[in-house]
Amino acid sequence: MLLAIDIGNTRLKWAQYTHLSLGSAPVAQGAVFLEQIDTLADAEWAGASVPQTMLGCCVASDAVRRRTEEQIGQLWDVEPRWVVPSLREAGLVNGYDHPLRLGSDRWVAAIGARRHLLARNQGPRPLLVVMAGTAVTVDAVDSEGNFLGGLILPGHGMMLRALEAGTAGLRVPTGEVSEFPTNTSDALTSGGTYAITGAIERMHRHLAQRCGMEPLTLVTGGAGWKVAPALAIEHELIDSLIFDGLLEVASSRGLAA
Ligand SMILES: Nc1ncnc2c1ncn2[C@@H]1O[C@H](COP(=O)(O)OP(=O)(O)O)[C@@H](O)[C@H]1O
Ligand SMILES: CC(C)(COP(=O)(O)O)[C@@H](O)C(=O)NCCC(=O)O
Ligand SMILES: [K+]
Repeated sequence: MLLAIDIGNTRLKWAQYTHLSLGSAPVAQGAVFLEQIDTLADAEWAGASVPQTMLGCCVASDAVRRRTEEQIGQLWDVEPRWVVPSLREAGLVNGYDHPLRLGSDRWVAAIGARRHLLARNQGPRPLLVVMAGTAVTVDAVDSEGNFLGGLILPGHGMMLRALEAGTAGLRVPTGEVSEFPTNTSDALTSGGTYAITGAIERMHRHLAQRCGMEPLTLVTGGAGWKVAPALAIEHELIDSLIFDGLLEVASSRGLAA
């Protein structure tokens, strides 16, 4: 049994697998807000199977990671392993100036995306990997598996909170996305949504120009479903991208499920 964990800046997501192959469904899964991490052993994990292996990625603080390890240690005798981005792993080459400084969630999601691409057997193609979580990341991978670089921008919630905090007149309810917003709520909601989809479409253009081929665009993250409807390029929503990447890393490292 493999326990896979993805700790973002808002929520910890976890899943348990008995097989590492792509498409194998988790036997159990869940998510908690970071404030609730200390309840995992007594609540969500109380009835879970004993994991033989644990592999995760964490972009939250060291304190959050330690508290997670404490919860694991309360229940199981398993060594916590966290993916640290390296120069190359599972067929991907890290083009970041300082490879270690790339967010491990971005690295793992790109590995998961590459795995999806290769599983389709449709030949080489660049990849655009979009993660809409607390922040939004838009990452480019070329047809050979080189991570070329990517964008980081605030997530929708963070944009709205920044606007609310920095102005007197922008404290309004959530609105609708529209092309020509005629009220403050719609103007804010549409502004945030199009800031995100505009950045994605821009990176799509950069990558298509760089590689001479349209990339396969994969969207993931807790807010992916909100971004997708306004995205004007062809794309697919794959909620499990980080877990697919963790399974691929586990498999390429010869870890047991
Ligand atoms: N039920 C939900 N609970 C929490 N966040 C949600 C939910 N539905 C959508 N979201 C959106 O997803 C974002 C968090 O996504 P997530 O992938 O968990 O982020 P992170 O990986 O940064 O922790 C929130 O900022 C919010 O916009
Ligand atoms: C960009 C991020 C904050 C995204 O975090 P998330 O929205 O998934 O919580 C995270 O990947 C991170 O801290 N990255 C390190 C810096 C970098 O990737 O350049
Ligand atoms: K994340």
